[in-house]
Amino acid sequence: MNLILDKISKCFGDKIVLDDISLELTPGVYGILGANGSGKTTLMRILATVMNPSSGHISFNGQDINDMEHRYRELIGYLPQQVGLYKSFTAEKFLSYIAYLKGLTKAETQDKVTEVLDLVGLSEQRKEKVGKYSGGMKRRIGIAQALLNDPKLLIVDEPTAGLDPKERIRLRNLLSRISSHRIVLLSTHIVSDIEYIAKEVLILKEGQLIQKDTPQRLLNEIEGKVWTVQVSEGEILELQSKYKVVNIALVREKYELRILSDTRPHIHAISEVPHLEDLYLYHFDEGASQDAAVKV
Ligand SMILES: Nc1ncnc2c1ncn2[C@@H]1O[C@H](COP(=O)(O)OP(=O)(O)OP(=O)(O)O)[C@@H](O)[C@H]1O
Repeated sequence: MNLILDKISKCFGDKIVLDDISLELTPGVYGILGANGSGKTTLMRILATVMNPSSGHISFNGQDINDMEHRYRELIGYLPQQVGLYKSFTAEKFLSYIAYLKGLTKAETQDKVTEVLDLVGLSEQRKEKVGKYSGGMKRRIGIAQALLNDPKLLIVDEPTAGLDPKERIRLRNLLSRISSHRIVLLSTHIVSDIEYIAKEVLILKEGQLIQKDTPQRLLNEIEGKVWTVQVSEGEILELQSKYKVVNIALVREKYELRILSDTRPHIHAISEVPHLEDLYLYHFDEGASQDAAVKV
């Protein structure tokens, strides 16, 4: 199974929002990373057929999705950033209603609703009104509705925004679990959401796909470029003016700076194992030095 994007571009007026994106997706989780406005949502909306590209083609298993029409739509599950939930409906009723809209029969609906509620861990809360659900539960019911038609392509746009760490971990494990026989495309700003579950990471910058690779291979790219050094407060400003300082932590009355640099930034700097967050900041460094948080 594969989904191929061939030179996809999208313009709004004279603004190019997606610029010549070509890639192939196969089953597994793909994490799309990018700063605000880099085109993540636009790409997902195009794949979900909510929006047409300005140019380029998309094919699923060799067939142009425009020729497949509703057959392609039946293969998709889509969770947009904002999902409209019927707040006074119970989870069960909400999912049954969506199943009806997706064309499932009554008999199929009952089994499928039970199955997806179980999958997202909401079986016990099936009789509760979704309006009373926590943020994390709302996201999980959103994923459950997207799974009702057993999609081969699941598109989830920033599903972890606003969730606490426990719910984020729960959600990412859920997405990982269901990805063995489907393509899962997940957009986020939060690197740790995808660091452990993504088969490949796609980095979008100003509408261009600047990276697409396994997390490990991407990390190899910045091997030897991540450093830490302990300095006094007086040295911080100078290092910040010369290098990308991505973190500042107070450690035993010294300041430990995490620095991205091609060369050793300080005589006492120690080379560190890179994390995906370092790679992200390497590409989206605007303001990193100024924003580096002081952790005490
Ligand atoms: N319907 C539209 N008309 C005009 N411009 C648009 C439209 N939709 C998106 N844009 C612009 O396209 C660019 C990319 O937006 P998009 O929402 O795809 O980015 P994003 O990476 O998802 O951002 P975020 O992380 O903030 O959700 C932005 O500059 C946005 O203002």
